[in-house]
Amino acid sequence: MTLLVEGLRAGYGGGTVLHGVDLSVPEGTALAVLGRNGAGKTTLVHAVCGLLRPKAGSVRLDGEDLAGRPAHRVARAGVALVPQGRRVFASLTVAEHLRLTRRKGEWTVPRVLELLPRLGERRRHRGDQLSGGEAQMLAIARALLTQPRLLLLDEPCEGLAVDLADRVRAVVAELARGGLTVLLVEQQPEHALAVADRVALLADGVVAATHTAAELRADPTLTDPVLRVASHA
Ligand SMILES: Nc1ncnc2c1ncn2[C@@H]1O[C@H](COP(=O)(O)OP(=O)(O)OP(=O)(O)O)[C@@H](O)[C@H]1O
Repeated sequence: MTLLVEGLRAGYGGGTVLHGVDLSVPEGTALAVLGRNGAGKTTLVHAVCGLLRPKAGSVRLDGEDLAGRPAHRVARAGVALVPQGRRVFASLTVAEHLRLTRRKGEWTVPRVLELLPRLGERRRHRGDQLSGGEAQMLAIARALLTQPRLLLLDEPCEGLAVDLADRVRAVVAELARGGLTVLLVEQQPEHALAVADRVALLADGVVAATHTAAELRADPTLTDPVLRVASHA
């Protein structure tokens, strides 16, 4: 599924955070959106998946404009969000989470557990007994069981220990290689590069530039105009 966002304006109440975002994620590729704290990254993924109603602009999935549709309609069209902060239910076990989320399709519980074996070992553990990394794996598993064609991930490695963050990024990279379209929000360029084909730099409510992963590897200073202040904070 190809995502094409044009002129997207969104915000809260009278305030506008996104002032006309343009980006595209061709089918089977991964785009990372990089920006400082408060740049509007979460606002962007929420506007794409229908949790926030855009003020203007279009969000096209394979040509169909879903801007302004409620989140459940966007989900039905094949969009899943792995939200920032993971949001697993404290009192439900891993197995219950998986059972509740499951929709018919190519992603089955056994297939998800093959990708994320740690969850299989933790099947009987409740949400509040999981480590941060395990909760993140569970959030990804739940998203996959909705049979997405576009996967949105909001800082999936935030707060994780290095080895777990590496594992989560490896899983996301594997999903992208497997043909899923991925839009990923990140703060660290090196994390984005572990997964993405292209990187969009979000600043002042617009995409200031988009670079291929190869361009960014060759010249890491390309992110400076957008991230420099944050890295010195
Ligand atoms: N529910 C809300 N109501 C009002 N303002 C909000 C709300 N959520 C976010 N904002 C504001 O919108 C701006 C963008 O926030 P957003 O969460 O999209 O940024 P972000 O790039 O995801 O930041 P972070 O990296 O810290 O998660 C910020 O100024 C924030 O304070």
